[in-house]
Formats: sequence, structure tokens, C-alpha cells
Amino acid sequence: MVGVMEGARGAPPAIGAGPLALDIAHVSHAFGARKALDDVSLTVPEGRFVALLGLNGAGKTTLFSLVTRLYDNVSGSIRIFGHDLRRQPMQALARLGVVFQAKTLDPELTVLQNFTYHAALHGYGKAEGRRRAEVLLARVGLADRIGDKVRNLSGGQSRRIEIARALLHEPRFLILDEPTVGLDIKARAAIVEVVRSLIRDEGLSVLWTTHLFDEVRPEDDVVLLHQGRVVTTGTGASIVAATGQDNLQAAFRQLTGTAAEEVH
Ligand SMILES: Nc1ncnc2c1ncn2[C@@H]1O[C@H](COP(=O)(O)OP(=O)(O)OP(=O)(O)O)[C@@H](O)[C@H]1O
Repeated sequence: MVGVMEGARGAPPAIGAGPLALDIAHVSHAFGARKALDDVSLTVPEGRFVALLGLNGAGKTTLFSLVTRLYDNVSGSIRIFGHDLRRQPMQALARLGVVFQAKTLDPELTVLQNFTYHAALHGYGKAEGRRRAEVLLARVGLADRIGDKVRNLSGGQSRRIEIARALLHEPRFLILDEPTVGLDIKARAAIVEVVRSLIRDEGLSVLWTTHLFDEVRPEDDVVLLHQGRVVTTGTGASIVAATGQDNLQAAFRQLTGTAAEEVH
């Protein structure tokens, strides 16, 4: 199944395609005269890993900021499990887990304290915060670090804890903004695996923004974003096949006319 739809056409998802975790239709955004997003449409079907792939400046963080409601979308619509972000923000955001690009854990607090603090923001008491922390830390393979100060953890471990914390309120859709930036290959692989296991085992839906082509598998849904526009969508394998290239990086270069040295 191709889970993402062509931006320019904006066609509705196929009948029988199942519920959509995220449905973005015809969204544009400008900073003054600079158009960061131009008529962007894409979908994340339930239970899918969708990679939003684009180079620096493509508009990924702007899109992320619109979906997380840091910015208000003034054109087009954004729906999370059917709830319009502008008209039903509480219902929409309650279903969304967010992992920001910047680090958001307090390094001077323990992992548990970071969890219980965040849990309180969601209205959970200390005991419930602890219970949820234990369950979620086990899911990301870090149950034994619950009492450690965050500053004593590696960058990759901190990221996995941020992923666990993003799931505190049991959202069914997770959005991550370049979650592996600055990490070594082993830590990157561990993070990708944690997220893929959440999809596999729990049916979570994921929008993963990245500029790293090697994080995308042939069967993943891919949205290629370039200079604020959706260039193409489809599974990684179908995009490669359509261009007649050997891999996604080469396909991207062909579709965007980008030089080899600009693409990682
Ligand atoms: N607050 C802002 N004010 C003005 N221009 C901005 C602002 N934020 C982003 N832009 C511009 O919008 C365009 C898209 O930027 P954006 O950060 O969304 O891209 P990105 O794909 O996330 O890239 P990166 O990975 O480098 O963050 C760029 O041209 C950028 O310079």
C-alpha cells in the first residue's frame, strides 16, 4: 500500500486504506517573503512508518512545528486521527507524541524525575508517573537506568528516553524531528529499531523526519520534500523503481537535480 498521497493532486486516500493517523492537505507556510512550505499534502496511515525525507532547509522542521502547533496553520488542514488541529486542538494533540530535535530532558534530574515531572503536566500523580515510566523504559530497553541522572547517559540513551517519555499519555501517533542527528551509527540503529518495534508490536503510527537516506527501508512510505514542496511520494522501493536508479539517494538526486555532494 502506498500510504502517502501526491501533494500536487491532493487526491483522497484510497477507499479501504484504513484510518489516518495524520492527514495534511494543502498546507503552505511562509516566513515573511520566504515560502518554507508550498501546498504540501501527505498522510500517515495507522501503523505505518512514514519518512519525511529532505535536505537541510527543505521545510521539515516547519512542517513539524505546524503539526505540533508551535505555529498555526493558516492555509490547508491538518488532522490527527480525524481531529482538525485548528478546530479540535485538544482532541488532536492528545493523540500525538512528540520528540523534538533539541534535547528536552533536564540533565540534572534523574530519568524518573524527568518522567514524573512530565507526567504531572499530563495530570498524572507521582505513583502513576512512576508506573508508566517503568513500563515505557522497559520498552526502550533502559529499565535499569531509571535512577540515573540524565547527564550520565549517552546521547543515544537520552533519545530513547525522550521517545519513551513522548508515549506517557499513550498517543497512537509519534512524530520525531531528526531524532538521530549527532549520534554514532550504533546509537542511530538502536533508536530506529526501538521505533520500528513500537510499530510492529503496538501498531503505533510514525512520522520520522530525516535527511539521512540510510534510515529508510524499501517498504517504508516516503515523502520526498525539497525546497518546501513534495517532490514525490510512495514506498522507497517504488520511488527507486520509478526513476530507474539503484537507490533512494540517486533517485532523490535525479528528481531534484541536486548535486551528489549535497546529499548524505
Ligand atoms: N523562524 C524562521 N524565520 C525565517 N525563516 C525560517 C524560519 N524557520 C525556517 N526558515 C526557513 O524556512 C525554510 C525551511 O526551513 P526548515 O527549518 O523547516 O527546514 P528543515 O528541512 O527542517 O531543515 P533543517 O534540517 O536544516 O532544520 C528554510 O529556508 C529556512 O531558512
